[in-house]
Amino acid sequence: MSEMILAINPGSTSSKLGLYKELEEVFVENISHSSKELNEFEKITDQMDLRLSYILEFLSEKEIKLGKLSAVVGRGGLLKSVPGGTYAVNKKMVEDLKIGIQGEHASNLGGLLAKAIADKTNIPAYIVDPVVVDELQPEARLSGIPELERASIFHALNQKAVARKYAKENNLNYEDITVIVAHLGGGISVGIHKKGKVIDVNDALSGEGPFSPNRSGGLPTFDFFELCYNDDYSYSEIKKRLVGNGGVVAYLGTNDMREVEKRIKTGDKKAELVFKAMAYQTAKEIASLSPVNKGKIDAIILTGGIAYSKYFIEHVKELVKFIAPIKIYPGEEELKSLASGAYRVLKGEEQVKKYG
Ligand SMILES: Nc1ncnc2c1ncn2[C@@H]1O[C@H](COP(=O)(O)OP(=O)(O)O)[C@@H](O)[C@H]1O
Ligand SMILES: CCCC(=O)OP(=O)(O)O
Repeated sequence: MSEMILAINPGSTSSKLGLYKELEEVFVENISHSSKELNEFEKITDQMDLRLSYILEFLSEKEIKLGKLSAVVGRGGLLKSVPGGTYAVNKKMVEDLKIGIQGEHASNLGGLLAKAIADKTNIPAYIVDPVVVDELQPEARLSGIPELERASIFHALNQKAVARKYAKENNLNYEDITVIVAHLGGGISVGIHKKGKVIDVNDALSGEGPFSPNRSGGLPTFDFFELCYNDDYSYSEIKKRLVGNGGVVAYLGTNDMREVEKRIKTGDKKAELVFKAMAYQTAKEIASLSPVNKGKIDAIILTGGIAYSKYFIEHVKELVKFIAPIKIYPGEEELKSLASGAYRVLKGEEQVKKYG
C-alpha cells in the first residue's frame, strides 16, 4: 500500500502543509499569518484552533479524505533537549508542548496539530528533528554566568536538510564537511556543522544572534535590564517584545520582508536601513563562527524564506564572501524532511524514538 503522509510546519509567520505519496509531493501550501492576526493570542497554544481550522479547511477544499492518510507529522517544538530523529507524539510530549517545557514557539503546535488530526482517523502522529536538537560542543555552552547555560534552539530540521543536500550535490558525506548554515526565517539561526553535528549555533529564541523579522536577537544587556526594571512591562509583555514583536516588526510594523523590499523600492529610507542592518548582523554572526574551525569552512549556506530576497543575499554575500564559497537554498526543506522522517519509520527503515 502506498503511504500518504501529511506534513505540518507551523512557523512564526506561517503554517506550511505538504501532502506526500511515497515521498512524491502531491501539494504544498503556505498559509501566511500576519503579526496582527497572531498578536491576538496571549499564548502560542491559543493559536491551535485557528491554525487547525485553516488546515482542515484547506484539506477539505482539496478533497483530501483524512481516511486516506497513513500518518501525520509535525515540526517538533520546544521539548526537552533530544538527539535528532523521528519521535512518536505521546502523552508526555503533548503535556510538555502544552506547558511549553522549554518555552513558547509556533513549532510547539507541530506535534499538537499532527496529533489532533491523526487522532481523528486513528493513525500515528510523529515529529522529526525538533528545534531542541542539541549537539553543542562543551565550550559553546558557557555564557559567562554559570547559572545561565547557552541552549541549542534553532532550525535543526532545515539546517541539517540543506547541509546534507549540499554534501550530496558535491558528492561528499555530511559527516565529512564543515559548513556554516544561516536559516533566514521569522527567526534567524546561524550554526556551524562539523562531522555531522551542529557544534555551535545562536539560540534563535532567547535573545542571541541577529535581529530577525519578528525577534530582537542579542541586546545591550545593561540597557535591556534597565528597561525591564524601569518600564511598566509584565513578564509576558517583555518576552513578546523580544520574540514576536521584536526586530523588523518593532522598527517597521511588519514581519513580511517582501513588504519591506517594496517600501525600499518606493524610497523608504528607514526600511532600507533596517533591512541592511539585519543583513549586517547576519553577516557578523556568520563570521563569528569561522574561528570555530580555524577558518576552514567548506561553504556558507543561506536558506529560509528571506533567502529568496536577492537584495538581502547580496548584502550578506558582500560581507562574508572572503570566508568561503556561498550556496543559496531559498525556502526550506522542512516539509519534505518531515515526510521523509515519518516515511522511514512507517517503512521500518528507522526505529521510531520514544520521548520522555
Ligand atoms: N520572496 C521573498 N522575498 C523576501 N522575503 C521573503 C520572501 N518569501 C518569504 N520571505 C520572508 O521570509 C520570512 C519567513 O521565512 P520562513 O523560512 O518561511 O519562516 P517561518 O518558518 O519562520 O515562518 C518572512 O519574513 C517572509 O516575509
Ligand atoms: C525555535 C527556533 C526555530 C525558529 O525560530 O523558527 P521560525 O523562524 O519558524 O520562528
